[in-house]
Amino acid sequence: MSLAVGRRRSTTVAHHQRQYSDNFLESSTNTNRWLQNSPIEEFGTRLGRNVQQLRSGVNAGSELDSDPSTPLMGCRPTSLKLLAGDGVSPCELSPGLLDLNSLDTELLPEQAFRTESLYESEAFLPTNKLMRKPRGMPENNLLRSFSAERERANNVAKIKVVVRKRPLNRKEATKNEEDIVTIEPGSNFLTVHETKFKVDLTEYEENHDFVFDAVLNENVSNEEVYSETVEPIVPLIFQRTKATCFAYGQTGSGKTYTMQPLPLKASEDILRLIHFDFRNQGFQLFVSFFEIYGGKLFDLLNDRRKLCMREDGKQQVCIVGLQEFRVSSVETVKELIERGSATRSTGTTGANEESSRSHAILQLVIKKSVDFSETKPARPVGKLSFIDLAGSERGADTTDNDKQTRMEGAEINKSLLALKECIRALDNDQGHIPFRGSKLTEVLRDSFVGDSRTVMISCISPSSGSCEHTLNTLRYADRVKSLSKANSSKKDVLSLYSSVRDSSPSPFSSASVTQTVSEDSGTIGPIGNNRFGWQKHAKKETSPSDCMETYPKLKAERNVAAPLLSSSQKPQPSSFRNNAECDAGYEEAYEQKMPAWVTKTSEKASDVNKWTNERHPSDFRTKPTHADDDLDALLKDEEDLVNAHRKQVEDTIAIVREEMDLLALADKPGNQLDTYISSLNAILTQKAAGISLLQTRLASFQRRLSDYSVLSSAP
Ligand SMILES: Nc1ncnc2c1ncn2[C@@H]1O[C@H](COP(=O)(O)OP(=O)(O)OP(=O)(O)O)[C@@H](O)[C@H]1O
Repeated sequence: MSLAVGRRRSTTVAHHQRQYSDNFLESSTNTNRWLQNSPIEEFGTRLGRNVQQLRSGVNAGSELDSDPSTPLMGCRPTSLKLLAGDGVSPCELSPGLLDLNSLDTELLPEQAFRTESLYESEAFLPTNKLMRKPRGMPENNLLRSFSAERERANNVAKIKVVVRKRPLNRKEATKNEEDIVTIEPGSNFLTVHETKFKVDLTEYEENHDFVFDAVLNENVSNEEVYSETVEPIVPLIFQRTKATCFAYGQTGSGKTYTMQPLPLKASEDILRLIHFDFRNQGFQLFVSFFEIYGGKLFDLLNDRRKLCMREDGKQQVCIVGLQEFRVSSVETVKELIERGSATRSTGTTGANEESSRSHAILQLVIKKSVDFSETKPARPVGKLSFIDLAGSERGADTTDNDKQTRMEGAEINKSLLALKECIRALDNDQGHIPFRGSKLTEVLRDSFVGDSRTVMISCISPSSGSCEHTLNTLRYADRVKSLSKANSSKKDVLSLYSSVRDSSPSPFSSASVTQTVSEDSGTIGPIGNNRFGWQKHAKKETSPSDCMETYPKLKAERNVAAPLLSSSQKPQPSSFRNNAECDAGYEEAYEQKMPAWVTKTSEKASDVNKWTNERHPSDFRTKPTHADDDLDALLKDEEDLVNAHRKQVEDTIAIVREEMDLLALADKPGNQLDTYISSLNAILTQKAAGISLLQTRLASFQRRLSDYSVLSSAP
């Protein structure tokens, strides 16, 4: 089969051949974007080297002799050769066909796995007859490698959020659209410079800062994207972890461009681990590829055969009828990915000539044969899913679209909203997570519960014309980020702070409490990468010194003209992200979160520093502990807290508006809107309750202040 395959629209949609990107300034004309323009090409050398390596592995060990289950290009899966001459088709052999009653729907039970688990192998290795020492690898190396894996597993955050900015494309450049996203090289924050107009039509710029686990600019290659995102989690899927990597972003922002190369690179690493590091341990790799289009599932490796999703007794999601292929070479994976991608549903939107109109899910499943024989089906150990989400659209963008495209947009937005709802529910630690809101969330369920890892890559366009979209994407990403392990640990520190603070009998206690936080943050240590290269971003956010440094640096970098703002337009001090984070203890003390994203205007650098200095926890230590100063500081904090929550309510209202805009596209707006609006109303009520609680506390502090004044003035 020719390598030059584009994605094509499903049978239910008019066919479009993807117009490969001559509209990109950097990209060369090509017919196959993801083989030529995409990282696969740049990855080619490495791939070739590894294929060679794997081939030499084949010769070294009989296990890798040609894999008869490997589908040949152009062959229908059903006509594939039988596996190992045992008369069983790959589909039959693979319990991964996800029969409802199949064992495949469960990962190996803890107990069963324990005897062979990588985690436990250190203890079991000398006595476990099943555990063979891999050739060419000294035992102590193996032990070291296992304990390193274990250590790494503990280090890798549960959710990692990475933002990738694409370059301006030709269309945007022709329209003289500006690049409004600045990313300081090597940093993990970005700024969106939004142009706004005052009532008198004077232009001014509003800057929005965001901090993520990693921020990748337009010069970053797909190879680097892989290293930053998926590479660290590959070893974990040998340890019973379910990992998911998904791309989110507006249509045309580069999701497919980013996602397509990742599975191939991951398979390469997985196969390397299977054939070398974990040699002769019975691990096998299986590939499946399906899409969710119009709320239905289709097998992209089996002629778009319709699939059913079911839940088994253990609430594991099973996809009945999904074809899985056992693979043992990177080339086979590549062929499968090409075949699936060519079958995927695409269409044209205003923003992207060949837009993905479906969510595509490619799964790499690691299985382990229980007794090292082919007689019993291998059992799943871990799973790595790649999800290329369809692009989000706003109602306003779809005016030119035909009915079909609008219907698709409605379905896509519905599932993205459901995803948002799940994230929100998880964010609020709600017992019930509405996974059933859409097929997409049902599939993603694994990613959020249990021993899982999730990497979200938010793709953004840099152009001024996409500013609103970009901000929405970044806000969405920020919400997901708040679920991360690192953030939870921050929460723990802060709740400790909260309890100490609340139980403090005297206003003076603020000084010592502040110190507690400061010490805590001190123990967190400097920003850096863990052994997997994952940035410990939350530590950055809670580090007061970072807060002091970051903003002026950013400001100096950007050097934007100071806009003229009226005092009413000036931001609340607490709306500065880093500074708010510095003082997050106060906000978090009440378990009311600050809006995850914050807005600031360029003119306020001096105020920021002033604000930072005023609120820096260490100030409470260094300043003389004058009681009135402390009380004033406390009162100010309380006032700021109230303001912060007011801002949060305003932000929530903004989200409601945005989501209503999305919902306006939905198929049956009536039902959904009612439910959704009531859930949003509940959120608003909750926020309002938070504000009133804070106002009560403020009043109480004021009373204490006046009591204290009376006492101190008494003779
Ligand atoms: N980082 C990048 N560098 C160069 N070109 C890019 C980059 N990201 C995206 N592109 C180009 O932008 C165009 C749109 O990208 P892509 O199809 O990946 O967007 P998408 O987000 O998947 O859109 P949709 O959601 O509509 O499917 C393609 O022509 C692609 O080659």
